[in-house]
Amino acid sequence: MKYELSPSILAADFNRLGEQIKKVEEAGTRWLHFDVMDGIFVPSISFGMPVLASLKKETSLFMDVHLMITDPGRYVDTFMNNGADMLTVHAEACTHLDRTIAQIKEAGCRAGVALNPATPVSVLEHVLDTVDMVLIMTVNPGFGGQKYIPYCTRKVAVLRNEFDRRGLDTDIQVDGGITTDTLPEVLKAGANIFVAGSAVFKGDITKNAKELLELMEHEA
Ligand SMILES: O=C(CO)[C@@H](O)[C@H](O)COP(=O)(O)O
Ligand SMILES: [Fe+2]
Repeated sequence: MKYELSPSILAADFNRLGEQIKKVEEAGTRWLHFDVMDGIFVPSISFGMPVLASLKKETSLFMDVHLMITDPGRYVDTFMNNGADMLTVHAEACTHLDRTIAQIKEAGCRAGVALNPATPVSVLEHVLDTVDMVLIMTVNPGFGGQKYIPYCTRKVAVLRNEFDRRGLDTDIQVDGGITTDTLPEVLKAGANIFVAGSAVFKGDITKNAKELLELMEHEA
């Protein structure tokens, strides 16, 4: 199983975005998490295609795009053409989840499906074999800097068991409140892709990213 840290730029200083991304890349990360919020599916509004396109020109990091938007199928091709490598949509935001997953894969992107904390893993029963990654939200989506919701660890364990039962080693991503304190527990439960915003970009970015990477490799 491969392990990745995906720093969320939502917590970055946008005045120094390029410089801060360079720091996480030099620290050894390979992924970058890009949170898109539409003010409808979640209360806040973040950033979109032009920002993604301009980052893509400057970095070779794997662009992990988390779409917190209603009816994300409308934007699959646009995000893909602007540099997304992975497109993760919320099950709760898709009227036709099966169709949207197929659309992402046909566009040539890796397909992820996200679940809010209160949504049970069982809603994915019939599509689990078709996705490249499941994102278990460990906070309610919409804002950075929130506290990890402890019951989500159990959801990760249930999902990892189900993948094992099916003979799949599909990626499980966790997002929200991931720190040096919460990462070991959720890694043991079966997560292998860790999104971290505040824990990377607040304070000494190089030191933060290295600490999380070392912990991830040590616990794996
Ligand atoms: O998707 C989201 C929030 O909705 C995240 O990706 C946050 O950006 C994570 O921030 P921290 O909880 O790590 O500060
Ligand atoms: Fe996210």
